Amino acid sequence: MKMIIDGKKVDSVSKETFDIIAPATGIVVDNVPKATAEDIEKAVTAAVKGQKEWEKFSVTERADVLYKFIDIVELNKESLAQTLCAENGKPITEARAEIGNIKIAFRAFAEHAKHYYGSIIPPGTEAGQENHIQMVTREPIGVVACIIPFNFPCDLYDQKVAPALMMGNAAIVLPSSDNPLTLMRLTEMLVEAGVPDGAIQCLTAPGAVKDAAVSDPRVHLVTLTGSTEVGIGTAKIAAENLTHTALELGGNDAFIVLDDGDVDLAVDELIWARMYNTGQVCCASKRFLIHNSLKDEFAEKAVAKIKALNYGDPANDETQIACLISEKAAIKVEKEVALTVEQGGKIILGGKRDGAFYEPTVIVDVPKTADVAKDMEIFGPVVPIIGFDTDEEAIEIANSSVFGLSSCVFSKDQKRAFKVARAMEAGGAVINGASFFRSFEMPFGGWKHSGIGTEGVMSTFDEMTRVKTIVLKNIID
Ligand SMILES: NC(=O)c1ccc[n+]([C@@H]2O[C@H](COP(=O)([O-])OP(=O)(O)OC[C@H]3O[C@@H](n4cnc5c(N)ncnc54)[C@H](O)[C@@H]3O)[C@@H](O)[C@H]2O)c1
Ligand SMILES: O=C[C@H](O)CS(=O)(=O)O
Repeated sequence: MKMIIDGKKVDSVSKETFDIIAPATGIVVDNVPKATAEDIEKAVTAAVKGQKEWEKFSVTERADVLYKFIDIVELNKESLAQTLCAENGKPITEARAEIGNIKIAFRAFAEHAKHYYGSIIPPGTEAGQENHIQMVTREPIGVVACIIPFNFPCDLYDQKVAPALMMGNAAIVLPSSDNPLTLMRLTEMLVEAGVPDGAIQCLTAPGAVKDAAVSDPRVHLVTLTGSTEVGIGTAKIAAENLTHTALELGGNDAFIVLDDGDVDLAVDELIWARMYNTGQVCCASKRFLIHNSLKDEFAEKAVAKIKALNYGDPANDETQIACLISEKAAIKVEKEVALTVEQGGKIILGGKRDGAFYEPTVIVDVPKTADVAKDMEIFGPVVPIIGFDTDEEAIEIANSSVFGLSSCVFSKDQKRAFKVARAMEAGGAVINGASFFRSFEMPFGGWKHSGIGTEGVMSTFDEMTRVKTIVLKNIID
């Protein structure tokens, strides 16, 4: 496939390409241009021009273009899902669900934009200001670089591109080099729907080359979802130009079951929490803190439920757990599990790797001092179980992490659960459900090393606009 720069399908100036490999089979799905800093420079130049054109569209005209895009996506939804499944290795049912989300998210941002009003500070609300009206408006921020991770490329495209465009900005999409194909196709569809040249672009640049967009002073916002390490590096570069950043980063969410928690419900939720997308979810529950009186029952029931899942070929309609994004990612998980075992854990299910496939794994007796109990984010289908005795101890373990993305607690006593939820140092806390809860509407974002800012229909427009106050001086006699 080709990149989209200034409305055209193009190669890299270097003419170099790289292969996109299906992780399940090792087969090359396609190849894409290897963008250079010069390509990014061209894209930013086109974005500056395209943004000026696009901001002239009224909000309803922009919404109409996005609705046309949704129609094109719907006509192509099965082939988009097949591309996503192949390049990502996620089960086809999950790929279909992610493509299905595009219309939900794009509609929501389009409709909310129509009701995203400014405000007026009336005359006389402050002594000495009786004759003036102050109009507080929201203006496009300008050029937005959208850096997207591999795990939910379409959901995160929705979270970034729809609000960027609805606010009259130009969006430069920089997908993960592991799986850019679906996003390249979506970008082609936005161009076909009528987004002007330069206002939506997609470049396939290796990680470090993306810094050329971050450091370009003509880029006004970098919205990045990815690892904490990359997020911090990006924030440092952006600081040179005081470029705005919105950072949605890694997590190691605690899943707490108190001594009165419903174990069957918790085990049901664990499947969603830890096995969806083969464990590659930012707000997956990644540390299972189970009261010592329940941990054996929890482990036993978890093993039974996980064993019943269909594990294998992502293209098969029956598959529930498939491979990781690459063999490299699976080797990383293998090493992290080995470290957890070295630190005291015992594997009671799984623990084996085959290429990019890593078996769903349950590890018991993990001490609260182990790396996985604190700051080691395992991005795969691994359930480390850590015991505790009191609510206070569970909270202490949960908060001992540098991360603070989301969290959850199970208890039949709502007041007790609410107290624990409030004590979590995290951007979210779910009561009697997994930490993996992300609607498009809610503001989603992490505390501590899990990020800066929030994303969602309720909050992204604030990040993607600049405030301007227009004063009608002495308009009132
Ligand atoms: N908080 C959230 O909303 C959220 C959502 C999804 C994933 N994540 C996190 O993302 C991570 C997994 O995704 P990943 O492996 O794709 O992350 P990653 O950090 O390796 O890559 C994310 C994106 O950043 C790009 N990148 C890499 N180096 C860069 C650099 N030097 N400058 C600019 N961009 C660069 C990558 O090419 C990719 O597009 C996990 O830590 C996960 O928790 C967070
Ligand atoms: O990986 C974390 C993502 O935020 C999940 S979602 O696709 O946005 O819900």
